[in-house]
Amino acid sequence: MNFKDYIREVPDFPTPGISFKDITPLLEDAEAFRKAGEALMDFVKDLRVDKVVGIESRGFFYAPILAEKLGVGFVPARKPGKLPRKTQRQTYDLEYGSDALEIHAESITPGDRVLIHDDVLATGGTARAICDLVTSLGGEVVQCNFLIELEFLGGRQKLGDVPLRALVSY
Ligand SMILES: O=P(O)(O)OC[C@H]1O[C@H](OP(=O)(O)OP(=O)(O)O)[C@H](O)[C@@H]1O
Ligand SMILES: Nc1ncnc2[nH]cnc12
Repeated sequence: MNFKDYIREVPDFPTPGISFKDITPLLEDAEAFRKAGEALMDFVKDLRVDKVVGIESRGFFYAPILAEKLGVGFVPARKPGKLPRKTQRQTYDLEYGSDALEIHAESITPGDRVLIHDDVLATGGTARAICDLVTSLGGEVVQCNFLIELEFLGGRQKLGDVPLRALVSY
């Protein structure tokens, strides 16, 4: 299946000059939705993983599915002020702005082998921030896993040695 057939490119969203990759057609098509999940799972099936961290909000579509299939827990990384207990926070820059993410500090046990999932790797600021959060809590990032990599933005370089897999690239 060519997953790009299910990703709509929307010019000038959310700001002028950005070509937004809209994955909702893929989510809306039952077969494409399932096959993309299976393909993401192929990237991780031979890894030993203790937790899957998914990034709000578009990382929440597949991260819990991967966690369920791997038989491990799902940890949400959320925008600031949403998680009620003690959190660890990291700010970062985006292709269109800046933001911050938090995870519950207790969600990662030192030594945990952590899979990170998000829909898009763009500049890599978000993924770098989550890698730093996980490692600051004693976890080890075993893979950063994406539906889409925007290669021309060079996000991969920001992740250093962390193994990175993406289903489609632009
Ligand atoms: O590699 P980067 O330049 O950091 O960009 C990638 C991030 O940008 C988008 O999230 P956004 O902040 O738009 O939030 P959303 O998932 O809630 O729509 C996307 O879902 C990634 O999380
Ligand atoms: N161009 C883009 N399309 C969709 N999500 C994004 N997140 C950051 N850049 C993006």
